[in-house]
Amino acid sequence: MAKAAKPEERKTTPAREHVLERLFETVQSRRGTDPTLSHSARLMARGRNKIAQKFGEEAVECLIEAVNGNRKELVGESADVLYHLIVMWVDAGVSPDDVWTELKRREGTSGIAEKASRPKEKLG
Ligand SMILES: N=c1c2ncn([C@@H]3O[C@H](COP(=O)(O)OP(=O)(O)OP(=O)(O)O)[C@@H](O)[C@H]3O)c2ncn1[C@@H]1O[C@H](COP(=O)(O)O)[C@@H](O)[C@H]1O
Repeated sequence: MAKAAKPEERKTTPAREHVLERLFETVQSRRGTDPTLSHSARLMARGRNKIAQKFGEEAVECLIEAVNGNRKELVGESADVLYHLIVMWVDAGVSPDDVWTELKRREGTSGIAEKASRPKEKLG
């Protein structure tokens, strides 16, 4: 039986080999191109409000599938959400690295501890 690789021996995946990184690059390359040939170009040409609206719609469809326990549909809707999130990042000038950096910064910090450390909101 093959031995599991030690953490330091595991092959790390260069960023561009990640499907989300590739999708980001594809969507970015569609910016300003013919909207009759690219859905991403069409969506970005329709403006930020439309992009945000589509992301919101996809997020709602996604949570409906989750609440209804439809695993297969949840997978499909999740892909739609991620695609529309990436269109939103491209439009807003946010890169996947920006988000990965923020996620890495949070690694190891419990959400409970983080919430408890927030300054208390003043009432009234
Ligand atoms: N992952 C996706 C993806 N997911 C969903 N969609 C499209 O998103 C659209 C959602 O349909 P809707 O009717 O909700 O959207 P709409 O036409 O804006 O609707 P209205 O608001 O006008 O009613 C469909 O056309 C889907 O095909 C996607 N279109 C593209 N991608 C990826 O983006 C890449 C680039 O695509 P293009 O920009 O089209 O070249 C592709 O190779 C894919 O990898």
